[in-house]
Amino acid sequence: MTDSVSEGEFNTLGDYADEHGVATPQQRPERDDPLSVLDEEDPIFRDESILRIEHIPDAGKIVGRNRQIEAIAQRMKPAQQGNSGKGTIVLGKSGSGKTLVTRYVSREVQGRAADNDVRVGRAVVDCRQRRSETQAVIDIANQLNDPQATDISIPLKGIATGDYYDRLWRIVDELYDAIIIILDELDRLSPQEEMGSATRHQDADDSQLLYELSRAGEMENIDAGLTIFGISNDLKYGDRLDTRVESSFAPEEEVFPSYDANQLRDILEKRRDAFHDDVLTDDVIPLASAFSAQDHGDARRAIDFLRLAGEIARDTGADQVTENHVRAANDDTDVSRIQDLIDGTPTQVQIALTALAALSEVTNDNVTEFKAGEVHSVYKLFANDIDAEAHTQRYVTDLLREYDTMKLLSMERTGDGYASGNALWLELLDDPSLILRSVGAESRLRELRFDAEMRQAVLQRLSR
Ligand SMILES: Nc1ncnc2c1ncn2[C@@H]1O[C@H](COP(=O)(O)OP(=O)(O)OP(=O)(O)O)[C@@H](O)[C@H]1O
Repeated sequence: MTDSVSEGEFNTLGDYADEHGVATPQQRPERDDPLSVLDEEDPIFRDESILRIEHIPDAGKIVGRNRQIEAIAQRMKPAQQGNSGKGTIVLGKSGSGKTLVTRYVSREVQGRAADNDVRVGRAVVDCRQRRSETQAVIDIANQLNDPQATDISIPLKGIATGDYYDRLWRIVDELYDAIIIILDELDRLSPQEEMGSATRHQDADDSQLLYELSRAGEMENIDAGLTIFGISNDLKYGDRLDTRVESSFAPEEEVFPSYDANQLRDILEKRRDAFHDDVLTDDVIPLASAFSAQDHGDARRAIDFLRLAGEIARDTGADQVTENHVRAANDDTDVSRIQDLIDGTPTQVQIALTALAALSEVTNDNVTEFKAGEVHSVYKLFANDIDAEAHTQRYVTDLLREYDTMKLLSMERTGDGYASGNALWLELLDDPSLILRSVGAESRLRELRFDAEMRQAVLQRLSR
């Protein structure tokens, strides 16, 4: 048995969370005139908007995507002459540059076409915010419409979906030689989990939308050229299109690989201008890119780190952004990620998760796998401490399985032939301290005793 108990002077889990808390160091002193902030130049950022997600960098600042830019330009090129392009689905993990590249190329096509007096219209729909076929069509129509020129109105409600399509096609024919429609996060229009089945139904909003849009081209409902792009994080999205859509939309897939640490570093270097000269210390960009490379090379996350680290530096009155600010930003995002996962789970689940995290923490990660019996024993200890009902071991492991805690822990049954026989083993997949901080930061478990005596008691529950 290990005999090390983690150090620290704290009485409750709430104290632990505060002490190990997100490293938002010392706040700056209060100002006599709080509005004086409006008259001052930002001490850290020269232009924070460069670090916003919607910011489209210049061509020279798009890193490692030449092949994808070329492929997408090929597909959109017919629009430049007022013709229809091929249907395309752009796939790749989050933050791999799908939206950026698609928007960037479509903007270029529109600009070059305009130079030759070809009128190209562009609509980019964020399907996460629309959530229905009708809402998406309304959005497309609004983006393409110029009510003064067409005299066509798009009411927010009150007309049938088919009428919205009719108005959309009238707008297109009046105003454009070709249109490019980009449906970002297309799978979110009818999320798989809400469909309740592995195979998509042809009435699902995304299928319906793709079908209606692509058929308009086929049926010659419009004279203008039509190019449709769908974007999704789900690499298998194409497999889920039903055959009816498959035949009218007939998309080709363009897959965006994730970035490696060097590419992420390059992406961040090219946004240095967001900061005043000499504000970023040397470690900041390498560390922010290393953290996000661990997380499937997400450029959005890398840029967020940099922005957050700058904000933490500014809010704490520092005049430079340092490695510590990046670590604080990393902590901050990790704790929020875990809080999102456990938010809304019953107290019983949180007690069980805390029991597993406490076991990992008090053994200083020397032991990582724990028997369900050991976890249950600590769970009972904790439940008693906060006057919650203590359930059976079976009930507790079922709860952990039922709630989506499986991203945080793994469960494996072994029949290893040792004296322990057939046992269920639990292992935490995240840093135990992060779980303890997330739970201790805001939940009923804040009051859980977590002093040296309790930590010793946890350690004694190890049955080996
Ligand atoms: N190659 C790149 N060079 C410069 N900046 C990039 C690059 N790729 C992505 N970015 C930036 O990273 C952020 C996320 O990129 P983008 O939104 O295009 O990702 P995505 O693949 O569409 O992700 P999601 O599917 O989550 O929307 C944006 O701010 C974008 O400008």
